[in-house]
Amino acid sequence: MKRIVIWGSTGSIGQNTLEVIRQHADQFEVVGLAAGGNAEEMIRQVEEFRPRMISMADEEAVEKVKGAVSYPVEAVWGEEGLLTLASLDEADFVVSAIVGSRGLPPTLTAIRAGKTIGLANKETLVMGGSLVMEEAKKAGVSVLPVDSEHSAIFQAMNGERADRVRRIILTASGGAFRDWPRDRLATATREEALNHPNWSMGAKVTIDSATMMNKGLEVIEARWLFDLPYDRIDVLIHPESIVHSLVEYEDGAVMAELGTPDMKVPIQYALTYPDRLPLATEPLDLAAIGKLHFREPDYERFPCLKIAYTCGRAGGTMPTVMNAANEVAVERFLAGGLSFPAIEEIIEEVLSRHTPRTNPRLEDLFEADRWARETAQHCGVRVG
Ligand SMILES: NC(=O)C1=CN([C@@H]2O[C@H](COP(=O)(O)OP(=O)(O)OC[C@H]3O[C@@H](n4cnc5c(N)ncnc54)[C@H](OP(=O)(O)O)[C@@H]3O)[C@@H](O)[C@H]2O)C=CC1
Ligand SMILES: CC(=O)[C@@H](O)[C@H](O)COP(=O)(O)O
Ligand SMILES: [Mn+2]
Repeated sequence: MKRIVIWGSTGSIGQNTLEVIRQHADQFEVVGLAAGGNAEEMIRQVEEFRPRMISMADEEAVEKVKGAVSYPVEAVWGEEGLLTLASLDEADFVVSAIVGSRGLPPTLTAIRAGKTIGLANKETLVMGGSLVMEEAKKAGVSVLPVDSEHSAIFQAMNGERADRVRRIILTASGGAFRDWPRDRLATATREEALNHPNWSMGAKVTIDSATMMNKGLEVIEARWLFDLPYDRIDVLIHPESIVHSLVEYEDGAVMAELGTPDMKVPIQYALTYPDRLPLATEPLDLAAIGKLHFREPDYERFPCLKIAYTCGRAGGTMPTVMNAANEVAVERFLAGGLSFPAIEEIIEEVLSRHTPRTNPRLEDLFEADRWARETAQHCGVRVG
């Protein structure tokens, strides 16, 4: 029996994780759950999965859950609460499915406490990939990918020697605006940007997909998960999201993982690795699909992807600052205060004002993150 903690249990990845666990109640036990403010959903989850401990973003939300459930669940809150849950004695495995750079501190705590990490929260590796992988190596802990592309690469590399990989190719749907001309993007609304062609996901990652910053974050995530240089990490537009990513070996052989878009597959693979279990999913019918399409990304229409490669290659505090500026810009766009192209303008503006640090310590990353957030909040740009 694997004992699981989920951070972000009320969100898209969190709920998919609980569905996987529901299908394999004999294999997995939920011992801890964390969420932000959605007390109603947390109450339902606590009643069904009966974790020993929960954490919510604030005291009010946690009191609401405590007051409504039928047993005395241990309840903590805030950043401290997440850290407590990260080192829960009973837990073997943590699924990190919260959004944004707040995922970094509890991930480091969980690694130091010896928990296996199932990582959906890509911002953790963008902000602190070097330190996270170093800590994981030191603690002898596995950081297993949940992100669909990275899971595909992980599956395609299983059993193969990593030094035989010529390059990896991350596929990208292209997002909501993949066929829009650049000058039309200024008219893009929040609702249009949230209309992902293939995946149903939380708001932040869906907007990241529309700017293609999501693929940029994933390039940096892949650099750390697979320890590959950026010139061996490529991106390919694949509008159907059926081929989830590919690995090209030095003899020219290309391995890929395919399937209908369903996050339960990579989530379950992380939970069961190195084993597999059955899963109720829609089978892939390639004959019915008939054709799959691929093309090069357009770095002029979607500059965020190019920005991410540049920041990734620069290293130091640059990816941290890029990520924080992006988080704030996306929040501002979702709140209705910005045009869609203003997201990339804010990121560029914040990066241009940053004095980068090389070999940053954890405190330097937190300081860079704090500075970038503050700066991005106050960047003056075109209003939507
Ligand atoms: N959705 C997907 O298919 C994919 C997502 N990812 C990545 O996974 C991560 C999660 O994405 P997704 O599930 O879509 O996001 P959602 O927005 O759907 O869910 C976010 C979760 O984080 C919780 N949360 C928010 N604030 C806090 C806080 N302060 N403390 C604890 N929990 C908090 C939310 O709780 P509440 O709702 O209660 O406020 C919610 O449970 C992101 O990094 C994303 O990039 C990667 C690949 C695919
Ligand atoms: C499902 C998943 O892994 C998302 O990160 C997905 O990759 C988003 O789609 P894009 O390919 O449009 O970024
Ligand atoms: Mn992905």
